[in-house]
Amino acid sequence: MDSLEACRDAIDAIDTELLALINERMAVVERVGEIKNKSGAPIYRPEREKAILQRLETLNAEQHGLLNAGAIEAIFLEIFAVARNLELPERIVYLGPEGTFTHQAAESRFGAMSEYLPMSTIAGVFKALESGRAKFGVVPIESRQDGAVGETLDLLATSPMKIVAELYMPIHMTFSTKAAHLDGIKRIYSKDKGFGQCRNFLNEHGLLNVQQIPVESTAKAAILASEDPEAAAICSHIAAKLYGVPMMFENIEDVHDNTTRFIILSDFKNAPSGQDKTSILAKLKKTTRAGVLVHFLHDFDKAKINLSKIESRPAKSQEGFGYWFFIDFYGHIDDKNVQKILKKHTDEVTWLGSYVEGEQ
Ligand SMILES: C=C(O[C@@H]1C=C(C(=O)O)C=C[C@H]1O)C(=O)O
Repeated sequence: MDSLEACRDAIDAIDTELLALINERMAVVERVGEIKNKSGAPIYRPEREKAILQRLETLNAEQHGLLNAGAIEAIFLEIFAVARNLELPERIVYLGPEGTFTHQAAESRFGAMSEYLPMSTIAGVFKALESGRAKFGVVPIESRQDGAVGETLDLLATSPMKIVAELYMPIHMTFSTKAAHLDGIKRIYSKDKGFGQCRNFLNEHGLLNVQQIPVESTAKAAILASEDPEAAAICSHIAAKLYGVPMMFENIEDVHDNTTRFIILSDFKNAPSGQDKTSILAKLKKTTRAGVLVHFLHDFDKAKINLSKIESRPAKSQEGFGYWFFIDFYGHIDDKNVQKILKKHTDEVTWLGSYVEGEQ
């Protein structure tokens, strides 16, 4: 195969086979969809998708394939997304508008075929899910640099929606503006976290005294900057491009491995995968009394359950100042040792979801 033409003929022949195989796969998927729809089982099965990817990555390594794990994931995540849409068309609601990092996170999991519905607030995402306007919701829950997204935690505490998946995404910010020079900038728009993540950049460029206007999202910031030549936006690459705001500086975040953790919300319970995390809300009684939290955590220690996170929030419904604890740990709600703890604290613990641990 030395000529370009011969190579292209070979590629065409392979693509013909690939197309037939993918269609064959989709026919099986349609059958899976029928079985699930009959029994009311959930269409999206993140733990099954994870197992497929792991099997293929091992196979690929054994065969010394040219693809790396990231490439296998990119190709197959798109196949899964198309497959799920064949089983049942999916609508995904996310913290918009178009071009937010959350949009990017949603697309990375649900692919190009799904229907997307942007909401301007995190509360709007929860409402759309609760009213059945969408099957899945995507919202940020914490950033490595800036900590928890309080609104998401507070809504999780009161909503019946559950976390069905998590994903980590690196966040890169741009400083985008229609102004020709920094001196011409009178205001900067971003999401509150956006300012927090780029403090050093703002300081180094003498911008700390320029008015900072927090808005609902970095994409909204890009829209506002596109309409105002005296404004700049701290926003994603995608938002700057989408709304036509020239990027003056890129990768302006203080910490270059800044990552945000997103969660996918829906209304079902995942089956255990063997690599799960579980999120709970513990409304411990009398938290100000010595030892209450320690005793609670001691139960996890005794059951050999590792925690991955604990976050306290002021309680919303208690008289006086109380605290709620959002706790993530390794394991699934159906695991015996987890059940034992949860049974002991039934009136204090709300289960928020068990899901395949995301890769960081
Ligand atoms: C086909 C299924 O449904 C979905 C699609 C998958 C696929 O394309 O392989 C895997 C898991 C599910 O998210 C299944 O559950 O097996």
